[in-house]
Amino acid sequence: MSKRAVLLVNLGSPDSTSVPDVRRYLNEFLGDERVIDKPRSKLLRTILVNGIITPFRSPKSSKAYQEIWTAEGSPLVVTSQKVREKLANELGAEAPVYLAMRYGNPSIASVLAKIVADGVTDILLFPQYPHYAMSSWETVVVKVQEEAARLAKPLNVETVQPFFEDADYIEALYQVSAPYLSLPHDMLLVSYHSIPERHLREADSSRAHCTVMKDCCSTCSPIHGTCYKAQVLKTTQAFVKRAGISADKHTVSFQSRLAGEPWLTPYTDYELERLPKEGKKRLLVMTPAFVADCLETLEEIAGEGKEEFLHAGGDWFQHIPCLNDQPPYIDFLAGRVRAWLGGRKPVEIQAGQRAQTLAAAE
Ligand SMILES: C=CC1=C(C)c2cc3[nH]c(cc4nc(cc5[nH]c(cc1n2)c(C)c5CCC(=O)O)C(CCC(=O)O)=C4C)c(C)c3C=C
Ligand SMILES: [Fe+2]
Ligand SMILES: [Fe+2]
Repeated sequence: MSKRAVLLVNLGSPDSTSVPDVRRYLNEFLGDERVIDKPRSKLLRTILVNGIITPFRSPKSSKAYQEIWTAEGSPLVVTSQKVREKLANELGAEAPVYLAMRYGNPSIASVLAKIVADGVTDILLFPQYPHYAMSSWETVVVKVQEEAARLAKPLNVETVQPFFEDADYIEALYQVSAPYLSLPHDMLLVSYHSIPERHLREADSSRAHCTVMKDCCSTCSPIHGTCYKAQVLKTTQAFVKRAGISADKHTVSFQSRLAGEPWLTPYTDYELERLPKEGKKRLLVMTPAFVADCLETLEEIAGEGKEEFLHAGGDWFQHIPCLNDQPPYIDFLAGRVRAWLGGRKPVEIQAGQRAQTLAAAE
């Protein structure tokens, strides 16, 4: 007898804002070879991450987490738990819903163990990322496959694809944003998490398209199945079309970069300085790469970003909250799950295909 269930996976947060907990979390997160992938040697990467990056970063990150932490815990984790509960209520007896985090707790291994102990034979893995990036969507998919292979009992895993231009997702974004879009503003800044530019080229199995061809992201190419930049631009286009926002009223930028190499541009902090100088004094900011509000949206955008913008001469700044546990997002998730329960196969990108292609090329 088969028994089906849903597994939501998001990024995860430290267990607390203490420096040791933040450091443990950052060691796990940045120790992931799909997040910090250079140098190639695992030993050198461990020295770089555990010996240099996290000792310096943890105290700063701990302070940032203190700014957003609530009595219930990390906003990302707490909101994800609420999403799980609401989706489970919506689905009722149709399918149980589980939640795991790629880093920190509850870990993917512990939740998969519970899933099989509950007699589940088939899961729909729903990475909580609208866009493909090897450092977000792919690492979740690979980790679940690795941990599922270690289980004593077989578990069949099917995976929801990045949903960056799914009409229901765009509609959910629109429904949640609409009350803010009606506020008087000069510009909508659509800010996405940045990634190293190099990751675009590494995800391009042709090695001849991403950042190599002129206007690569605006051409139609199968490579865009694994192109983060092309996908975020498609989300933006679909959203502004749905919301009726003209080209001169919105702009895209990329936030949260590490030093050392070029990341996707334009950088959000530069845009926050530039816009008031060009007379865009009233600014709305939305962050569709994140389905739940988290450190990146609450501290970096709604906190620091607002201060930067006002300091640069802006008059008014409003961050549009993420989808969080709002009904339109729960409806979107439920719709995708019901399609699967009804027999539709989520077409799978071969996770790990990029890594295998690279290994073969070496
Ligand atoms: C939305 C998708 C995300 C991608 C792609 C992504 C890539 C990426 N991130 C880092 C480094 C850090 N990210 C941090 C926080 C963070 N990142 C995402 C999402 C993506 N990251 C989220 C949702 C969060 C917030 C987590 C939370 O607990 O609220 C952090 C930690 C905070 C800090 O110290 O600044 C780091 C570090 C890299 C290097 C990367 C791609 C290579
Ligand atoms: Fe990140
Ligand atoms: Fe591209």
